[in-house]
Amino acid sequence: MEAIVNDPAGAVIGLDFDGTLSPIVPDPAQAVIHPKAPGVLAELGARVRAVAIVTGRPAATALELGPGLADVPGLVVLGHYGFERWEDGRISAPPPPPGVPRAKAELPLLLESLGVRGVSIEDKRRAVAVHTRRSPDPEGTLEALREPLAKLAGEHGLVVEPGRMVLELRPPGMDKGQALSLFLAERSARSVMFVGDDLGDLAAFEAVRASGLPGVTVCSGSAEVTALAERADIVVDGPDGVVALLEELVSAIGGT
Ligand SMILES: O=P(O)(O)OC[C@H]1O[C@H](O[C@H]2O[C@H](CO)[C@@H](O)[C@H](O)[C@H]2O)[C@H](O)[C@@H](O)[C@@H]1O
Repeated sequence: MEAIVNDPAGAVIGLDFDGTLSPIVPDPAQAVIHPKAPGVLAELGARVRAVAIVTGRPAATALELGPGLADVPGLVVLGHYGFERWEDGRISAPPPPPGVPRAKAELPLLLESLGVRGVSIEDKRRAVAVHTRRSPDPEGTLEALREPLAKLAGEHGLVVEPGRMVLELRPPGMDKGQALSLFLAERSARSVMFVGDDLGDLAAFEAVRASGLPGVTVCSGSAEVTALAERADIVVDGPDGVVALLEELVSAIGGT
């Protein structure tokens, strides 16, 4: 943290979206960014080398659920675990993987055959996510789905990304760690902070360590995921705690 405060012009600040900037809610479509997050990120964006949101969401969805984010100076959104990039109002991405619509088409029958209830499907075009948070037994249902979804993913050239009451079928070849490493190199970062809450953020934590830069990893803590807190330098209390930490950082850096 000291390196960031002493030399903010060289700092890259990476943040996850759901569970970090946006509180977890039962319905993914109803998620909304913490009301103070766009403001504090704008303050930060004006002071550091770059602010990047690295998320499993499509970049456009993160921006829709985060009104005000598009005004954060220099913001880059690396969506779909880094496959997609939003910057200056433009999105760039490789063509959507053909395995995703095929797997999605098979999902309803598979879920019916397994007899699982209260499960919802989120079509993200470049990936398809199966959510169990609103099922009568979210954890049990998640466990019951692990193997069949891994098989389905394999049949269509996809991998399963596990998350908070969600299993996502997505293309292989990119993760938040690779996305962050590439971004750090691109921006010639001299220090780095990454803030996350979920298993998919572990790769970004590893990228912080592997970068060899002065770096700090921050966990947006929850009772649901403990693996991240165990590996973080700092643990804060969910998105409220993340916003408070970012406010402290802005104030420690001082005026622009
Ligand atoms: O990388 P992230 O920004 O953390 O995105 C990961 C997944 O987040 C979303 O699901 C999670 O948040 C939902 C809304 O709070 C919650 O209902 C769900 O249980 C969580 O898993 C999103 O829906 C997924 O597409 C993202 O991949």
